[in-house]
Amino acid sequence: MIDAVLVLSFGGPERPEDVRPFLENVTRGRGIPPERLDEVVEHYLHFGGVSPLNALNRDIIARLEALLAEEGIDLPVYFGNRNWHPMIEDTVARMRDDGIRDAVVFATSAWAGYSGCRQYHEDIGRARDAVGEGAPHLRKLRQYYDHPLLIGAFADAVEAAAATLPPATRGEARLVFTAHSVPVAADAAAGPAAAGGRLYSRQVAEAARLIAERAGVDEYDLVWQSRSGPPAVPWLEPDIVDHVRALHDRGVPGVLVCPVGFVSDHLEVVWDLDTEAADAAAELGMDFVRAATPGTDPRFPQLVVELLREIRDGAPARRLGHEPQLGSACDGAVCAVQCCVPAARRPART
Ligand SMILES: CC1=C(CCC(=O)O)c2cc3nc(cc4[nH]c(cc5[nH]c(cc1n2)c(C)c5CCC(=O)O)c(CCC(=O)O)c4C)C(CCC(=O)O)=C3C
Ligand SMILES: [Fe+2]
Repeated sequence: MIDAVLVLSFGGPERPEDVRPFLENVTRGRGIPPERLDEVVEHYLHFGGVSPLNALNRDIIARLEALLAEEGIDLPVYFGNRNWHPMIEDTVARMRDDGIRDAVVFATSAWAGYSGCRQYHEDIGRARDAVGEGAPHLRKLRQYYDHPLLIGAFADAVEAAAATLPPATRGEARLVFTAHSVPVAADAAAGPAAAGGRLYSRQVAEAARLIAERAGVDEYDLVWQSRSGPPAVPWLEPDIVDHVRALHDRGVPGVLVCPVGFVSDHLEVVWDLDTEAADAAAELGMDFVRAATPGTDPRFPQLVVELLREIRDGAPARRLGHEPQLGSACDGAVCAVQCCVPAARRPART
């Protein structure tokens, strides 16, 4: 019997002195060059050392609690993160102390892939190990990249943003979807080996197509953002800022960016898009607007409740796309054999 919901997210610092330790948690053992970290520290300090992410997640949780109450579903909602407080280990200990036995876990990433899916299973397993005796069972809810409630929220946000472009050039502005870049090798390993790989970028591409379709836009691009890692390691490209310049070279007068890869306006959205990409567009004299992320839309807590009902009541899984979609497993188990294997653990090729 399901007795709680755990909202599991990435975590972000909420004061300047927490920025470094947070970034050390994020990048431990991930081979991110120190120069890149110094740069990212500056991005956070630009916003007073406060990531918007935790507050946005608390807001999602408040609206989820209200919706559960409205629907007569009597379940407490907990909040835990991978990289910053409240840390998942502490939250799961508290759940055990509260007598929770069997919770579902909603992760704030819609996607397949190591960062967006498998690493959340690892977080769950690590937290249960840390708590030990009496740790609740934790079942992660599935990937939801093509759920009609998510696609609908994004599509309406695209239409709302388009309406703010100057009427004279609105029709010529380019719709550009962007998601977090990952190493090409990580994308190649995303999904179960049997599904043919690249499941992260395939799901992102499918979501972009579904959103464009619903927003009535025929032509669009899909690009990537926020790459880290050493320059010699290939990551998914092109980058959003380079792409804005390329569009300008082709005579495109404006750009409408939809951050399809993100649930909330966290630091990558407010820095890499609203600051860097917007500044690049302004310098080139291009119009720039950004569609809202779906986390603040009333459909977002509804989505969580629907995913919960799939597990609790056997409700049908609503989806619009066709790519393989996994993500649900218990107590830190992987979704499938060889699913989203992290680069460091793949056997070296000879
Ligand atoms: C696919 C993906 C998502 C989307 C899915 C999901 O939402 O889970 C995502 C989300 C996020 N990424 C975030 C922050 C960071 N990501 C980093 C580094 C990395 N991200 C990666 C991928 C992703 N990241 C990867 C492959 C790395 C390289 C290191 C590694 O292999 O793990 C770094 C290190 C510094 C840097 O180099 O940027 C930071 C600070 C925040 C919080 C922002 C805030 O505080 O508001 C959020 C929501
Ligand atoms: Fe990231």
